[in-house]
Amino acid sequence: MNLSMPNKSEIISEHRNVSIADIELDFSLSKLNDGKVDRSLEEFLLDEKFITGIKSLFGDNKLNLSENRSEDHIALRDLEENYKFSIAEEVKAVEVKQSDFIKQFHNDVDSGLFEAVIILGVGGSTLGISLVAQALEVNFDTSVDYLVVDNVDSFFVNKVRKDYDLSKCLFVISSKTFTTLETMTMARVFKDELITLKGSKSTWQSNFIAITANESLAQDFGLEKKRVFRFWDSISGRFSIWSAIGMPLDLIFGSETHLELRKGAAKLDKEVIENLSIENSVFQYAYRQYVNLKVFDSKAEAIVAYDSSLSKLSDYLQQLYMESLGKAYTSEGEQILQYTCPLIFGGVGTNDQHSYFQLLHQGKQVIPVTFIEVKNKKRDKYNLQGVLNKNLSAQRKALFEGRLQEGKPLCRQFYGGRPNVKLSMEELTPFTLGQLMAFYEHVVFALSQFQQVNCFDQWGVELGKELYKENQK
Ligand SMILES: O=P(O)(O)OC[C@H]1O[C@H](O)[C@H](O)[C@@H](O)[C@@H]1O
Repeated sequence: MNLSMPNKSEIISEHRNVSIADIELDFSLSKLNDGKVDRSLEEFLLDEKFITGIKSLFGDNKLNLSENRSEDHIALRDLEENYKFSIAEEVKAVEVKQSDFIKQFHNDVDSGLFEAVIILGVGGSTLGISLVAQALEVNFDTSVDYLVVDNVDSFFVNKVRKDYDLSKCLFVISSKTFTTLETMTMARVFKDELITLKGSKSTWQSNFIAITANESLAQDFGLEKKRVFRFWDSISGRFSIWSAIGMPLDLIFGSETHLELRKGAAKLDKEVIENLSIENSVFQYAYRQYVNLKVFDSKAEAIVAYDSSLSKLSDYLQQLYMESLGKAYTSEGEQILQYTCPLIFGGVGTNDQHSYFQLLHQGKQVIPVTFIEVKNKKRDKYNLQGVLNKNLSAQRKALFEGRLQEGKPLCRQFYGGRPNVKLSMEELTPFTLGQLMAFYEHVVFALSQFQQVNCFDQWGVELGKELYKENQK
């Protein structure tokens, strides 16, 4: 039996620890350029096209060529007004309108008029809310209960009926287009439920608001202008948590908590744009994923958080990566022959160690892993995070170093050579969570710029919607 470790020669592991804002990265067990990759990170950074692409995100731009739109999500968290966006004044006006509503809502909660926020939406209009709300709900104060309804399913109707007094629910229709089948079907269902309950067609409105880029359709639905909150066409769904789509966070946690999230993202933005060099950790992380794709042919990447607060992170990242990068053509219309995006999956450690990790350790395919560690000493009376993080370290070592055992059968041989990265944060707070979300947004954008892919359209998803409509005729 040959006990040599097959992939080891390909690995150049750099013992490097880098950081950006409050995020630390340990790349010591990851693979890097072994000479076969088309371009080095240094070469990308010397390329005017790449640098211009990154800079253009921080101001008015025409990044979304296929839809002839700019992409302005950075403007929504530009709290210090560092960049120049033409929508900046409109953003401020919308925030004032939101803030008036939020204050009134909290008064209504205090006086017992409302007990829950029910968010109706799907994809980018709810994945961010689900991630943040789940991440913060245990350790941060909430003023009301919440439920995310993200499918056409009687399960949700029955759940709302079972858990809440319908007349004390605020239904938030979160939909950029206000045409999404799932969202609009459920909005109509709950509107009907309220009309039946209240016995009057006019009173249902006080239980609804809408967040949309299509204000006229929201008014056609029956909502007054003052109950419709705007976001812009130039904000793509998967980057929209920073727009009014994030407003349910103000309703659930209060505006201070939500503001911290935005401040965290803004801090990350600043550090990205002020360091357009090889030392930039976002580019380093993205470049490793680029190398995984181009050289090591990795079809998938796992992102596993060793903190149950982050149990929705992989769902969120799945859309962010795969809807943004799952395209085999450049924004200029040229074909790309290699993979442009790994299949992103993951969940929570240690749970996942008892599930698909077997394949990560001994499967034929090599799947790079990012381990997310939250040190979390403050709120951890029994040092449970310590147990989680020791597991995390053991898994990293097992994947990378493996273990060869003379005289034992093949099933007991672990060849190692499986690359992984550790991303750590001291504490999970709204501020660091905002950083984490912005970190991954910038990683995905950098990957799009390495490959000249339009990060902001999703024509494949649109086709499904068109075919549904054709079948309806
Ligand atoms: O906000 P909506 O218009 O309802 O869209 C919700 C989601 O629907 C689509 O399927 C898109 O692919 C997503 O990017 C979007 O976030």
